[in-house]
Amino acid sequence: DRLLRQSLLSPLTKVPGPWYARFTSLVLKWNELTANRTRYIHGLHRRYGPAVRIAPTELAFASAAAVKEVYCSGGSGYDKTEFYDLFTVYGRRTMFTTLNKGDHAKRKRILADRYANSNIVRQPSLDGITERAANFVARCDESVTGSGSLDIFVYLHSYAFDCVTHHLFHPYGANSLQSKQDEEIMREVTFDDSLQNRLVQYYSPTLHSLFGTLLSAFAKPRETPLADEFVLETSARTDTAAFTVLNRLNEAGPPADMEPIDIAAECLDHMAAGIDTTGDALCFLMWELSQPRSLRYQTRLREEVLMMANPTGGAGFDKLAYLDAVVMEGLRCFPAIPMSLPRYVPRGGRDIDGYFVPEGTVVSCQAYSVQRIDEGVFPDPDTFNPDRWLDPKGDAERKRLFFAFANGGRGCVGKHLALAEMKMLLCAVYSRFETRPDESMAPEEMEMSDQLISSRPLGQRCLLRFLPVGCHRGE
Ligand code: HEM
Repeated sequence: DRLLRQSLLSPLTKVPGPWYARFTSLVLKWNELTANRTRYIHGLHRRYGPAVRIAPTELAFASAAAVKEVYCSGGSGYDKTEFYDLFTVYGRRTMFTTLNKGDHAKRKRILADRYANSNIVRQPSLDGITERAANFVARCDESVTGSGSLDIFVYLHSYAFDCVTHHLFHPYGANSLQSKQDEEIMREVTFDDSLQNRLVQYYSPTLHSLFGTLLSAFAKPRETPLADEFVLETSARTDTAAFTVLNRLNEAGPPADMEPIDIAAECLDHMAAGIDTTGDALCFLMWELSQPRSLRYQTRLREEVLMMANPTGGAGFDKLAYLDAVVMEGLRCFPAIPMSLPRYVPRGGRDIDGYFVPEGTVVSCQAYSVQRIDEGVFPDPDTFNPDRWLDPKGDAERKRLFFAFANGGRGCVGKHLALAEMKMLLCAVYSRFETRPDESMAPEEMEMSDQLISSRPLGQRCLLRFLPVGCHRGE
């Protein structure tokens, strides 16, 4: 009876969607288990428009109005759902996993300044990124004289790992581009295969606690002992550089109710948030730039970078318009977190994009759809074309629909760090090399495979060839 009432009388019946979504969430769950949620929901948006009912009590939106309401109203938007419990670390909640506004604001007040752009593009912080980009280029050089290709999927994750731990822990950051031991930690986090197990844990905790051991025989639990140990040990340091996140957490210390295990949890969370995201975003982007169809963009990028007297020194990258366009278009087409960011509609219900939605309904937007559903703003939306970002006309509309870092008070705190890492690496690579895909790569290997919230290349490898360019200034 309750089900029938919910299906037929709920105000949600006004929202378009497939007939079965009124009665069951099974189709949605099946797509999640098979790592296909993002594309499934995108297909529904294409068919039914920017507001879709995807399950009896769940809606997906893909418009600027919905982004503003769900993620920005009242500063940080609606509260997060228990989906985020899946990300708790050492049994603690962090800035990312706090569900309500108050707890979140307390943590954010402590941390925000270390991620401000002014802290990122300052010398001691930036020098670390420059050095790590040079370490990546050394790997590219080796591939030229060695096997002929480089697996950038692996080494971009190394780069992101080294950069984020530099920002968290300098001088105790990881050096996985040069040390095999540190590379093992990165591999453990990057090649994690716990999707199905963690979804069962979320949807059916009882089943999971009864059959957890059995389940792990075919669907692995998430286990990252090397990363856990690295962070537990390193976050106990009290002498990290002034620009680091750990320095700020130590300053905040007990008065902010942060015990050592909370500090470790916060650090582990930022480390995890900074590896796959930046690594995969760069990987998808460099793969695309290497395709014959995109070589003209690669050439234009190189020309701009080589105009700088010193492409990899200081914060010069911050002023390059074409580099910015390339990165924005990369994050638009291949957002590292393309998936729904679920929130609860607050007490009393809300109007979202023209629909009244009762309290307690789960609502979300996914970057993949927000950034391509409106063809008036993004014509030919499935085509990678950095030039679209250079047209002053439509700039405000494009930015309103840019959702790769989410939006509002709970948007990505590491955004400026991620952008600096991406831009520095692209300057370092494309001032020296032309890149091409390795012939052994099949295009399917670079298809998007959804994980819990982020998405990675299906084949978990990306081989590129690096061809040195002759006229490198400053050499
Ligand atoms: C291209 C790279 C990156 C992308 C696309 C990205 C994207 C995002 C998105 C979409 C969110 C919102 C998630 C949600 O609401 O569920 C988020 C949150 C967050 N990101 Fe990133 N991120 C990137 C890099 C980084 C880096 C390098 C860090 C480094 C510390 C970081 C740390 C965080 C943290 C701590 C949060 C939680 C913020 C909060 O709840 O207040 N991210 N990121």
